[in-house]
Amino acid sequence: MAHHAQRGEGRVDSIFAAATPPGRGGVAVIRLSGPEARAIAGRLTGALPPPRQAQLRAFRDPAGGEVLDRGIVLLFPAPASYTGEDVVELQGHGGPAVVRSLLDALRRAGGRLAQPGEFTERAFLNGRMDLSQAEGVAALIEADSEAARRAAMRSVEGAFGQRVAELGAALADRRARLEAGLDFPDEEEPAEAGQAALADDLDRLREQLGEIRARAGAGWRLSQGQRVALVGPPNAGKSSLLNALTESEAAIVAATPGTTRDVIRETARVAGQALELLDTAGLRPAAEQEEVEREGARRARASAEGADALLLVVEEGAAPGPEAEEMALSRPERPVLLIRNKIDRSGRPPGLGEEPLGGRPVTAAAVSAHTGAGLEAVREWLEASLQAAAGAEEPWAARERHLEALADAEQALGEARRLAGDGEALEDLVADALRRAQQRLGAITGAVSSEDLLDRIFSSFCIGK
Ligand SMILES: Nc1nc2c(c(=O)[nH]1)N(C=O)[C@@H](CNc1ccc(C(=O)N[C@@H](CCC(=O)O)C(=O)O)cc1)CN2
Ligand SMILES: Nc1nc2c(ncn2[C@@H]2O[C@H](COP(=O)(O)OP(=O)(O)OP(=O)(O)O)[C@@H](O)[C@H]2O)c(=O)[nH]1
Ligand SMILES: [Mg+2]
Repeated sequence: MAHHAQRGEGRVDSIFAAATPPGRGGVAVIRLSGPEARAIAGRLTGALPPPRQAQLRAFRDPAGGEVLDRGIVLLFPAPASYTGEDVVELQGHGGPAVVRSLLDALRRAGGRLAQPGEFTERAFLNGRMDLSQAEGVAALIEADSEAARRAAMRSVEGAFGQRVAELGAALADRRARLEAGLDFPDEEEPAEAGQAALADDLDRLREQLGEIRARAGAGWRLSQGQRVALVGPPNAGKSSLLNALTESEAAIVAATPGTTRDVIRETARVAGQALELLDTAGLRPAAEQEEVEREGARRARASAEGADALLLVVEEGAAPGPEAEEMALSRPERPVLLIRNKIDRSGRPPGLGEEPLGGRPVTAAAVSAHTGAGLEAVREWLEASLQAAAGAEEPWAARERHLEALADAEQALGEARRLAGDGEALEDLVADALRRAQQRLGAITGAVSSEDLLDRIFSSFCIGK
């Protein structure tokens, strides 16, 4: 496995890659890491500066001596570096040809181009961070909202991994007591006291696991980005609202009903969070639709189905009509905001209220897409309902594999708890379930890992990270 060529062979090769994105920029950073990093970089720069001191050098072709670029060199000696190995940075001019020539020179000087995530993988293998922190680094790079950045930073700083490790240790502890037979001293005295204590402990551990799951689940949802669909009858002003809320001209607006046929997607920023807003074709009774309109309605339905929240748009005094109403109520737990648009025509003041829709109360907003009146209230509603949907207060950036591991651990603990409540002293089985839960938690921090798992995780990182 190329990705792990350095392991188990007694020889660690030295890797390099551009840490800055491809393209043009002021400065490009190229990193090298490994036992030969100093020697390889030195073939381009001559003598390296003292540790952690930036100095200007000519970057020369190691063969011919041509000056390829002139830039800054930085040395981070092992183990106090990002990877825990010797790290050298070349900070050159940020042009594609410059970067290509430097990478080529480093290859000829004896380095190997790094695989995606290989620097961070080495940081993990050298004990600089646990797996959840390494994955937090990837989440930090992917973060495009304030909320996602915060969740990623919590994971990078180790909050997620630490809580998981603590719970894992508590499980190990509990298992050790069970296996030592401390809870159920065989003879006489009814085992009941020990059994009750075990059940209590398991309840407490499950509660802790529940908290971890909630915060990781919320962080995962945050990374998924939320989708909100604008639905309603033709001509209500859905496209005008999409444009107003996204401050764009993404959707065509016209006085003719049936203007929008395809689904239009545009990013709206609400409370520092990016959400995808979908404008859809107006819905009216199928009997009145022509062919293109029917296809538009089909697409509208398909996108509305997957949306996390709906904005049901109508003209101020009008009813949504049965088609739009049915769509709005198709998933009872999903937030719906009824928008009464075009209040500039009646002079009604903007604001939020409550109205019945299909027999249940929903929040209604009086707005004008034209003047912008009431749109702030719509944004606030979106913020509140999507936050409620995401759940926890302080999410931790997490990936699907973390949620799977937590769900498995929860299942194993649930089983342990059932066994403990059964009234029989099934210590072995309980201990077994605890061990399984512990194993699954260990996969999150990397206390338990395999080459396969590491490959899967780090190959999704960017090159140079
Ligand atoms: N130029 C540059 N900027 C960068 C990075 C980098 O590699 N190069 N990073 C790459 O991701 C991030 C910073 N991450 C780093 C983490 C640890 C160490 C490091 O040398 N740690 C030592 C010393 C700590 C200290 O002096 O306080 C250590 O922890 O022992 C360096 C960078 C973001 N900015
Ligand atoms: N006075 C007033 N007119 C509006 C407002 N919002 C939209 N309109 C007008 O209503 C008409 C329809 O607007 P659109 O945004 O295209 O409506 P739509 O719901 O996307 O329509 P379809 O795509 O046909 O379903 C256009 O003439 C808009 O200028 C508003 O707040 N006030
Ligand atoms: Mg439209």
